[in-house]
Amino acid sequence: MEVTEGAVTVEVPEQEGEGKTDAVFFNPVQELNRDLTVAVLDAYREREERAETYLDAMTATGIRGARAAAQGWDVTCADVDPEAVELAESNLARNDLDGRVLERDVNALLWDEYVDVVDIDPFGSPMPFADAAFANTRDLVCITATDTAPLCGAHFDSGVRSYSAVPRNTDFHAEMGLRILLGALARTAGRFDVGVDPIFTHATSHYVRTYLDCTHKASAANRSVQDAQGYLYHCEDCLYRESSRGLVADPPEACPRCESNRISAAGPLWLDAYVDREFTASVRERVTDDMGTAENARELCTTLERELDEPSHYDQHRLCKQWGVGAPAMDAFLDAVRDAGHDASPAHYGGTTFKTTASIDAMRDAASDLGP
Ligand SMILES: C[S@@+](CC[C@H](N)C(=O)[O-])C[C@H]1O[C@@H](n2cnc3c(N)ncnc32)[C@H](O)[C@@H]1O
Repeated sequence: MEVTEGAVTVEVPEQEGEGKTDAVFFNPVQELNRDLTVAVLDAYREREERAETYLDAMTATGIRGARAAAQGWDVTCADVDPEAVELAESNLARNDLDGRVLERDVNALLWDEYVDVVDIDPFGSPMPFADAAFANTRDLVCITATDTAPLCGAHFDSGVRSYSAVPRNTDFHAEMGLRILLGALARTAGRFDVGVDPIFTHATSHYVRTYLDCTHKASAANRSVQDAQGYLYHCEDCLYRESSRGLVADPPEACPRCESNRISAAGPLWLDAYVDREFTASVRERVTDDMGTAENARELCTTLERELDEPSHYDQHRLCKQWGVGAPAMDAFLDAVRDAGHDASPAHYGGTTFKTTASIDAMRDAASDLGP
């Protein structure tokens, strides 16, 4: 079957069902991820003019590499699956695009050659490919993780094993997953004296996607391994949360709000910002009308540009249920929190999620002014 995304039309096999099948993999739901990749690559090249080479390291049908080649990147597509390699070759050719296509394991390939930008888009966790990516990429590492259950603590043992951290299953699970992933990637990069700045990151449906700008300097690595990391503490009874910076956990003995001792600690995880707002605005400007997800992609960028850097988010419906009140309209609720003197913003995880500097009690007071 033929699929058109942006400037390219590619042949993709029929998929037999969800998840991995024998056919070369193609997931139409990842179109938003791919559209944003193209916009990020465009914005990044404007910022870092020296970036020229793009390795689509797990290429499958070759669609991501083809879209990057159509933008003028010097593209290499790689995959371990010979059928994927054949298909990626024919998809580049049918679009009259140049590019190398290699049947290689990404770990072996990256030990052999440096690239400016690498794209790691595996089934599940990206951690088995992270060493090679950070050791051998000059500028930008683009990474997708689809193992959200381990990342957010729902599959605890697997999360601890894969990410060398303690993830906790909280009511801000999407943000937990995103920050556990970023923390683990930054610690991996640090082993190669590489510091990372996440310039664009989003958690969407079943995956987290991040773009890490690399600085090959021990001082930058120290900053992203130590200063940017810490722990999140969460009261399992009243939803109170707080964080501490640094690699040594410092949890409160009991919840300062309700005195429960059911405080869970998660980390080490990334506590700094996970988007660069100026860069995100330039990504939004590079979303083009020929992209199938243009409207959603622009909306996501706008939300990310406005989202507070608080390390956890709330779900308004969950809070209102806890308070035994009906949920007011989200805009009115956030305005009431702001009118009470606090910062508040929607969060990109879903229509009922938001971030704020207000305490739970301050939010409760603000919401009570809106009526029952
Ligand atoms: C999720 S798919 C990639 C989807 C593709 N990037 C897209 O946007 O449609 C993962 C691909 O990684 C390939 N793969 C798995 N392990 C690999 C490895 N070690 N090196 C290179 N490719 C690998 C698989 O054969 C599969 O084609």
